[in-house]
Amino acid sequence: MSVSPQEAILSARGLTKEFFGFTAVNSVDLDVRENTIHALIGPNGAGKTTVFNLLTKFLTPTSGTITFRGKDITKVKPADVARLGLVRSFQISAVFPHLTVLDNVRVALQRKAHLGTQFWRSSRVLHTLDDRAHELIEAVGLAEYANLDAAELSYGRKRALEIATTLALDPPVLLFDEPMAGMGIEDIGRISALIKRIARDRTVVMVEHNLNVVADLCDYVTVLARGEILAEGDYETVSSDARVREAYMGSEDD
Ligand SMILES: Nc1ncnc2c1ncn2[C@@H]1O[C@H](COP(=O)(O)OP(=O)(O)OP(=O)(O)O)[C@@H](O)[C@H]1O
Repeated sequence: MSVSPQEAILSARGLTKEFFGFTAVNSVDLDVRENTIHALIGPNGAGKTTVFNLLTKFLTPTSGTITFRGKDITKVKPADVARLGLVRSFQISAVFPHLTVLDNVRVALQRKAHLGTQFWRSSRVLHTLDDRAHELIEAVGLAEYANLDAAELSYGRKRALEIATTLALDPPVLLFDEPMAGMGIEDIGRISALIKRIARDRTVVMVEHNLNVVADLCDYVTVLARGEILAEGDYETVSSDARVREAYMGSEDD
């Protein structure tokens, strides 16, 4: 299954990043289709995080282009990309530890109000801030913790709170860098279910090491190795590819 550029909400062409002469990402072409969960996988040092940082504009490519909804965003700043609706999650510091879960989500909703009106979806405009905050907290399974300080939450629930604060921005495209890192099985199950739910009407791009999670969640997988695309397709296709198996051999962390 290949993705035609017309169907793609987010695309890269010839994406290349060199660090002091070392090519970490080499001429990567990527098409992320709308309303799918798209994984970037690959052995250690494959270039996944670099691609992620390029797509979210935290790094500037040495060459190549990135388009979002047909608009060239290669030179657009991260904050402006977020305003367009391409938002990365999991910056733990974005959660205020000494505010309650509810107040953290309220702050995020207020932040969104400052970002301008284009994020608002018409059906949601009618909600008051508090109604919307409770709705988001419920959606990420934190209703019974609404009045607890964020600092008191378990690691997995803190991440669920981060998802809630990211969802408060209502972005059509969400990017996660290793959302399950450091989590136990129970949290992985909860966050997987949550990502599945939020991806019903959004696009999700995630770097993920846990291949069980990728198999369970992702519609499409891009495998990187040594900065280049090694294979693409659904999980079944890429996991049975001999080149992919070979690339993972000797990389025991993966
Ligand atoms: N800022 C940097 N300066 C120099 N080299 C870098 C920099 N960032 C990444 N690299 C190198 O680029 C290559 C790709 O790194 P990257 O972190 O993107 O890989 P990854 O697939 O995310 O790996 P991992 O699974 O280990 O997180 C690695 O060889 C890394 O050492």
